[in-house]
Amino acid sequence: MNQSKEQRILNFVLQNAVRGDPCSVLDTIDKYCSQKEWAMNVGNEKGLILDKTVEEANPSVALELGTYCGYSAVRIARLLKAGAHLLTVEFNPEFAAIAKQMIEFAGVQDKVKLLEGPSEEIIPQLKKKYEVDTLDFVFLDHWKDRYTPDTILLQECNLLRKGSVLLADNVIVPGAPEFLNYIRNNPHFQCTNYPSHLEYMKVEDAMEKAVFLG
Ligand SMILES: O=C(NCCCCc1cc2ccncc2s1)c1cc(-c2ccc(F)cc2)cc(O)c1O
Ligand SMILES: [Mg+2]
Repeated sequence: MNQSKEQRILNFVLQNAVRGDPCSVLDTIDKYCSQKEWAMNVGNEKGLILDKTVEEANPSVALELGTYCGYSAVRIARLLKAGAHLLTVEFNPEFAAIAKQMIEFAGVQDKVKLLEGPSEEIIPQLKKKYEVDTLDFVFLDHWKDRYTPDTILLQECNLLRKGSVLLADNVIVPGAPEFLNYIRNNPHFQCTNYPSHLEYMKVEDAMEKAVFLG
């Protein structure tokens, strides 16, 4: 039975990237997805915005919603200090299996915990089951209509603290208009918009940063 696009991306990495070298994995995925098959990785242009936001936050505990092939999990994990870790949530078992192999090949598996399931089930388990106190950084890159309910859920579960940084992908394409309206009109968040482009395309997109004020 023929391979999935995600399997083809992983195979291209296994054959062309340098094992244990996260940057080589990222460059190889970007090469494949810009030249052969488009895929919804955050990509290198928005990836640089992600890098700067992670470096500024310097998180001890980070959460990612929407793992996909593991591109942004590798991107985030490579920047984490000793002892820091990333929890990444994927609900699609095929994607999770690909991401697990991608994360291991990049050599960042000791910093990443991949959780399989829908965000609305996983988020309420983070404190007790996954021993999280509060989250220093959250990357939202899953269903765009889950950005708002999951941001509310994070607050209800007391997972945010003064200074927690949220970064949302795709606020223009596919778009998250309801999230932008919610977060920009919420006095508990300080928002910043970062115009960019859709991964591997000349289409406008943007990322939105929201710092929780407590
Ligand atoms: O849908 C996107 N990303 C979410 C996939 C949904 C995966 C989920 C993960 C998860 C985990 C936990 N709970 C629930 C969920 S649901 C997405 C789509 C495009 C795009 C842009 C232009 C196009 F023409 C076509 C697609 C670009 C992007 O950067 C994306 O991130
Ligand atoms: Mg995205």
